[in-house]
Amino acid sequence: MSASDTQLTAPAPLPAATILGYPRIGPDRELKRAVESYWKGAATAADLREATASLRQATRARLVALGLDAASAVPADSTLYDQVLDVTAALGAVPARFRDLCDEHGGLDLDGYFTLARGEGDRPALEMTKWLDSNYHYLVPEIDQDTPISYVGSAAAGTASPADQVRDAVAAGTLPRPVVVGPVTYLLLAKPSDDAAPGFTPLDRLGDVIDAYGHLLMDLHEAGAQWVQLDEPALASDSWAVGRARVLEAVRDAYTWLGAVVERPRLLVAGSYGSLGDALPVLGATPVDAVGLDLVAGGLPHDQDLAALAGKSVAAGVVSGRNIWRTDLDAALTALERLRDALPPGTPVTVTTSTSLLHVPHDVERETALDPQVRSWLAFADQKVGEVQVLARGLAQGREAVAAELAEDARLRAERAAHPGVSRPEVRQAVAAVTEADRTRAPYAERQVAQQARLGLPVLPTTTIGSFPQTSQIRRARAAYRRGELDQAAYEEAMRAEIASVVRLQEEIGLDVLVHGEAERNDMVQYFAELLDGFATTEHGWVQSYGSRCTRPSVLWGDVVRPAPMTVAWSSYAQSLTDRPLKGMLTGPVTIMAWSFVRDDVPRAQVADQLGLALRAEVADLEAAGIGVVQVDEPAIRETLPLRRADREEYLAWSVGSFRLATGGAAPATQVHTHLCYSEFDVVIDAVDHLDADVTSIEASRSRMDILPAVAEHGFERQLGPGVWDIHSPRVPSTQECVELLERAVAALGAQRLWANPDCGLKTRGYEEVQASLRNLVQAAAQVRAAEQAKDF
Ligand SMILES: Nc1nc2c(c(=O)[nH]1)N[C@@H](CNc1ccc(C(=O)N[C@@H](CCC(=O)N[C@@H](CCC(=O)N[C@@H](CCC(=O)O)C(=O)O)C(=O)O)C(=O)O)cc1)CN2
Ligand code: MET
Ligand SMILES: [Zn+2]
Repeated sequence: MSASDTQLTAPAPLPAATILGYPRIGPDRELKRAVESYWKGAATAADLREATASLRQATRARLVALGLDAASAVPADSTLYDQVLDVTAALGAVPARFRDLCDEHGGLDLDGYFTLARGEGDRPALEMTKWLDSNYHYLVPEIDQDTPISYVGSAAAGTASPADQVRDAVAAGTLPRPVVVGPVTYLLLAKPSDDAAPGFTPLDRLGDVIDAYGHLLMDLHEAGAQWVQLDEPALASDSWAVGRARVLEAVRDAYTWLGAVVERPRLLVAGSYGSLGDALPVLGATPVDAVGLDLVAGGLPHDQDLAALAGKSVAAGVVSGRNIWRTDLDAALTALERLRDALPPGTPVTVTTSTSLLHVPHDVERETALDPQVRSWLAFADQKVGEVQVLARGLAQGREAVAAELAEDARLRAERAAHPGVSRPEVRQAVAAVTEADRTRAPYAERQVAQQARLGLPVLPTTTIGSFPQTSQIRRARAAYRRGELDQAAYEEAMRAEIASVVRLQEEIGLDVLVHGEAERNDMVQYFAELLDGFATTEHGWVQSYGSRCTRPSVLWGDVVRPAPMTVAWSSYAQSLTDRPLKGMLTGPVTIMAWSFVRDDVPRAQVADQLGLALRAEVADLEAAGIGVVQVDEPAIRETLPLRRADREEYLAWSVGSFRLATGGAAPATQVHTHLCYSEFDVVIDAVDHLDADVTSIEASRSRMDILPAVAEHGFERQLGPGVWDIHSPRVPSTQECVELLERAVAALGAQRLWANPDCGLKTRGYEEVQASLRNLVQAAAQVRAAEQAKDF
């Protein structure tokens, strides 16, 4: 099929089954390998273009082979780094510090594009923040009154624009449906640049953005696209600073205008990550052609809102894009039937996913090491592509047409419920026996005295957040161990050698509280999942976290039991090498849940407390082994905060409660730390206060300590380690920079309860930067400490 053929025929309706998006990383992390070799200089731009074009081709072929309609059911949603950055590039909305990288039309070439993503020299990258309530990170647009905004599209050379993706695909025989972040979400996810006028909000630029999207639609039309999907997940949140009324007005304006573009593909506006709520009737009154509903995270909309969708199609997201459980086919069909009954008669319903499948791995069939029974309960992206088609058939032809699939699903569901690991009476009883006292430590004042007597730390103590560089040597050793080429004793010896060198380095640099460096951990969550009962881990289940970085989320399918201590041998080995306090390092219950695929058959509060109890036992074992400082990381506590305010209180109650359960057994003289990052700390400050940790380290260097006055105002009274080194960038901060940040922190909070530390762990950094930066950090702390002590005399 060529582009001109498709323009001659009438536009086809939205196919009966589709997905909102597909993993972009490739089944064997082809994208990661291609971009990382380009960054290293081992591949040329042409190599990269060829590798990504062939990945896109393979993806389309796979989706067609799995049964999706070659006309408009296959999404074109590939990106070299991030879909929000792609819009920034397509609009030429480049922050001032990068503008010299643009050509005369505002287009970025390949290197310019990556420079926005990764920074360069003294040019910091765009900020990374969590996408909705997920562990995917997008690059935050920076917009002000003067930001250039116009459609540069394909002029953004080298970074296959949506229209280029369509052209490539059409030439190869598929007509995909381009997927682009919608204009309202784009601006809601943006932040005002440093040059923004007082009172400016990115949404003030909606007119320009709509105009640019109008040109984007025309370009897509010209490329032959019959449908385009504009994603508007931001509408699921009611917490944007501009207020809901302004958001709804933006939706009305954007889609009234875009609907009026004459030469455009049909428009599918997809809500996801929750319900559209009152944005649904607003969209219903615009000339868009189809609306996507997330029926997994959101419920069925009100009848009167559905009645207002006359003349449109509806894409019903009944297959979760967020988890890996098989869809309950019976329940999904019921939801689809009720939806169809509530819609104006004859409204076409397309069966789809609740979000893009970017959050789930490719194919569960490849997980041959997984317990076959557990595997049979799971659906990764490719299996979900099958599910939307089964459901579409069931909806169109009636349940009899899919009777075999319904019966098989019911059988597997019953088998899962009956599995002995799914419900372990001793675990349920232990959770039921938890009391408020278990979640409560001695008063902070008493703890503080006991800890100071034990640890004898100076003012402004220095520490790190836990991990040291995960060198390729460490990863190679682990890969060899996994393949059986290195035996357990040799692997453990290699890790101990690494730990010894990390301890020596910290002593030499002069840090006050040391860490063992986490060399033995493949990931801060997967490591624990591999040691706890109730989890399964995958071999190939990679999911993009940001850019080229991936994780393999574990599957939490059963009741959680800790068969044996998980970290004690490593931590006590490290402690045996030094007289300085060594910090034990655990990942907290909320973060273990957030970064795993969590069972959907019991309330999350139950799972959190099971994890809390397992970690509580680990804390006790660390204490018994003589470890006096224990850090329990909760970087995800902000990320999974519900998007709707009304749901937050309940979430915070169980999440904070599970952390307190994990740490509540610690003796007064044991110093409990916690760590948060990517966090917009101010939003959760009250909850963090309730965690009742003795010391909290947070990310603060990029925002130059801006949040500390809010911390002071809140009355947060325990110790705080605001990061003074942005570890997301390879830049080495100078001593002077660290001094300035520490002085700002001292001015806001006083020196007595401050720590000096980096923003986050050092696993993605190299040793050269780490050594230089830590020396500067320790030196800066010494200077500020001396200045404070001089004041006292
Ligand atoms: N789960 C999770 N979410 C998180 C974070 C986190 O640490 N964990 N941190 C924040 C930022 N996100 C991040 C996510 C991933 C990585 C990261 O570094 N990922 C690594 C993989 C880490 C890993 O699983 N490593 C394994 C497997 C490594 C690997 O790829 N091995 C090679 C072979 C090894 C070699 O020869 O080099 C292979 O299997 O092919 C190990 O060390 O054992 C990567 O993409 O490269 C960093 C930050 C927020 N969310
Ligand atoms: N202890 C962990 C580390 O240093 C905390 C990371 S938070 C994403 O890597
Ligand atoms: Zn962190």
